[in-house]
Amino acid sequence: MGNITLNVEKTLGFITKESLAAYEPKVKECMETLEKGTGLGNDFLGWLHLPSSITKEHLADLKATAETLRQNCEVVVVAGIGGSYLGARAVIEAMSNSFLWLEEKKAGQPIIVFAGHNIGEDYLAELTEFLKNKKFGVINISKSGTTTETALAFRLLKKQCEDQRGKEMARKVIVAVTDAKKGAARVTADKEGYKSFIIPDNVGGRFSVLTPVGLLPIAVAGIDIEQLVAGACEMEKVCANENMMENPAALYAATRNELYKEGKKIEILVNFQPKLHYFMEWWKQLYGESEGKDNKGIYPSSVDFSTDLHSMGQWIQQGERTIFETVVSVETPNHELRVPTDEENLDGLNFLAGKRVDEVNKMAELGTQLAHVDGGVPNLRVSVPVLNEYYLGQLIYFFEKACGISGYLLGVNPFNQPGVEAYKKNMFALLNKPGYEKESEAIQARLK
Ligand SMILES: O=P(O)(O)OC[C@H]1O[C@](O)(CO)[C@@H](O)[C@@H]1O
Repeated sequence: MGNITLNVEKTLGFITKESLAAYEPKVKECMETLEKGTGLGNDFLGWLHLPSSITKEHLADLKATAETLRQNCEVVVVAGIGGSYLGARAVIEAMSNSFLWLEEKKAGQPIIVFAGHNIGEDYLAELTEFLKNKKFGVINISKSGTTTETALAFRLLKKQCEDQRGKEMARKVIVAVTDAKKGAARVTADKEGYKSFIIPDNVGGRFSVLTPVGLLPIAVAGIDIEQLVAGACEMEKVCANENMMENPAALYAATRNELYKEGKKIEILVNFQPKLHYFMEWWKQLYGESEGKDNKGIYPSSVDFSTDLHSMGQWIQQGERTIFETVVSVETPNHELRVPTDEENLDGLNFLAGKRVDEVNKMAELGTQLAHVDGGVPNLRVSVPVLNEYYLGQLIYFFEKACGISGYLLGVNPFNQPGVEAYKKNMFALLNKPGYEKESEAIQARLK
């Protein structure tokens, strides 16, 4: 079985081979800093050797809990936000049939829906309505256990689940994934006697997809978590290579930092498979929270092609030349579908008759790469042999390791996120949260 690969050749008209090669010692130093735990944020390095430390027993425990939820629920609501949400959604959407959720639910295969990642009253009201008379369960995920969005959704879901299914069944179908000791989610789980899983202290939210944060919901969706972890384990080995040119994480980190130095301030992660939409959302949090600080950092954005070629394509081709693209390209689709012949050929598409749809997609991909590079957009390409659990595991670890190296190359602490507290402080002050009296007064004075 091959691995995912990285190709940076189409950046070389914009940066030089020599400037890239010059990163080798710096990258080595960053990798050593990660390994030795001597850099900024070193209390959050639990993700670094996480894949290889996951035991069979742990996976069996997760699978047994997932099975309880699968057997007792038509719907499972996964409540969480940011790193406590995006990884699970990324893998579940990438691995699920795009239309399965529209079908009648079969026993043992619950629909997964998400909550706790917004404060939309309509969203929550519609969810409440949808869950009426349904056998549903909840996975309440929060590392801090105090995130407002998630706590608010969980308060609603807990009550509805208990009202509809009774306290005893609710206890069986509500699971908590949270801190070992602190936070409201832990207190509730212990008091109510919910099955719970621990998020290790030294794994930050955005690096937590391979902890129960991601693995439990993914297992509930019927996706093979063993293969996901196996793929990540393989990448853990590949990305330990000290030779930068043979280490995709190191090469990616170096290339994007050199492009940034040359004025490419925005990275666009691109897919040609709509199922990867949420994978890109996961990646945005990973890089956005890790690098966007100290008035520095590449702005991570994403597009779904060819869909967005008909909207953002214009900007990318001819807008300000401060962007570069990283394409996640899936080599072979999981299905085969050929373009049919049509005798009348009214749409003029008979030149495609007999070809696989993916051949058309691949030519769109190649045509786009050539056009964008011609238009001044450097292009990196991550090739994924097939969209399956194993390669998703590889992709996850590859991007995580690259993020750690890249953050250190940039000179920031890639493992904190102090900036996200600002809105929370204002929101609590505006809502008169106890303990925020002074801030409330100050903010009200500003609004007069
Ligand atoms: O798991 P928690 O503590 O609810 O946090 C969710 C998310 O919120 C943040 O802390 C930002 O507010 C993210 O870093 C994190 O992934």
